[in-house]
Amino acid sequence: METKRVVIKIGSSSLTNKDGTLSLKKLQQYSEAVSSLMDQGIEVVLISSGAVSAGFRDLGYSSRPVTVSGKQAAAAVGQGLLIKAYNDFFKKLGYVSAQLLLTRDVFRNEIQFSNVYQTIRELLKRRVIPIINENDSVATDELTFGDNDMLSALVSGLVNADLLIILTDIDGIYRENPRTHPMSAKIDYLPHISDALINQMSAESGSKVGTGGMKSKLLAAQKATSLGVRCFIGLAEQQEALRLVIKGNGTGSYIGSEEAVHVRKQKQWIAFHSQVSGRVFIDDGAKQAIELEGKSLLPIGIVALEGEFNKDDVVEIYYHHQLLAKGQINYSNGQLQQIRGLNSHEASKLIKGTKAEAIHRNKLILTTQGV
Ligand SMILES: Nc1ncnc2c1ncn2[C@@H]1O[C@H](COP(=O)(O)OP(=O)(O)O)[C@@H](O)[C@H]1O
Ligand SMILES: N[C@@H](CCC(=O)OP(=O)(O)O)C(=O)O
Repeated sequence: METKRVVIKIGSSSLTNKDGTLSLKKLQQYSEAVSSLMDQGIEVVLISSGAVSAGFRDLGYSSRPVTVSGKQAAAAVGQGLLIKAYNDFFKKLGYVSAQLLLTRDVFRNEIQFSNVYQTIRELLKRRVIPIINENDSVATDELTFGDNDMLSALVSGLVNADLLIILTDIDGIYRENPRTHPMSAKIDYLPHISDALINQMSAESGSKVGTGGMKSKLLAAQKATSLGVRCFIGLAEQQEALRLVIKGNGTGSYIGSEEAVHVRKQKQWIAFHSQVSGRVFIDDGAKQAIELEGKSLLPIGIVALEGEFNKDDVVEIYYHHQLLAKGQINYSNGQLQQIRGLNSHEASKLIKGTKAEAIHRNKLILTTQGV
């Protein structure tokens, strides 16, 4: 399969000098490597860390701050410097770049989620390079993506990328952290990432500047592959190295298969970002219809409801105690209470002008699809 659109995440560890400050030389190398992909006609979305590294010195810290407020203030100083450096390098290379700063709540809001998609699509259409970072200065613990690894996975799903490239300071995934276990074996390819593997991974960073270590990269790769996006984790500073990554010969580890199917944008939002407002419990026939036949959920198959919800809210679909799916509902709980167990004809007599389905199949995602 031809690789036409990639999301590239560059971690702090790949962009910094030994003293933790931003390395303009490294930033220039990555900008050149990205430009060479653009020259080949490949669309690139960049997820770049580095705001804290770029800002802490000007803020008056001698080393990278460790407090949340210190990092947030450093990011506020550094993000402008980071994006200016990228803009300048890309301009010299003949490209325009753009900045998007995102927080977790942007993804939770269906309209904002969609707006992010529209903006990136328009930028890519115009051959502009979107450069995305978390909006660190306003993010709170509840709102953060955890780190930019997860942000890059969610963006790769949103834009239906052919490949998510997570660039870091190590040449791939090892069974154990090679900094502490030098004899550890490298994993070249993983068809998928199991929870067991994630649990045994270290969250330790190799440097003082990185966040999350290999664990957060594997969590991100697991999310990306569940959204139908293949992943690469490893090294690629130079142009040629990045080209090799695209060809499948990069210095690192590959995850997922080319046959993976992208998940539709609306289903991604329902599955991974929406807030659940209630539960519907369904009977055997409805279970069979949604699970095995890929059908919509009709009111006739609903046996009970829980919670208060409105039309277009997201609810969980249960069969007894088993969570089967999530979906965006066409009725409020009050309306659904009146028509549950009824066929479409009977239901339409009670509630005029509404849809036959309680949840349309295009707005329903099964747990087996990674909810
Ligand atoms: N099993 C592992 N395989 C490879 N690297 C690991 C592993 N466990 C922990 N690490 C550490 O993860 C580091 C990369 O993560 P991190 O420092 O957060 O980078 P980044 O800034 O690119 O996000 C490596 O330098 C390495 O020390
Ligand atoms: N958003 C922060 C970096 C957060 C982060 O995830 O860092 P890293 O693990 O190095 O990719 C910054 O720009 O400094």
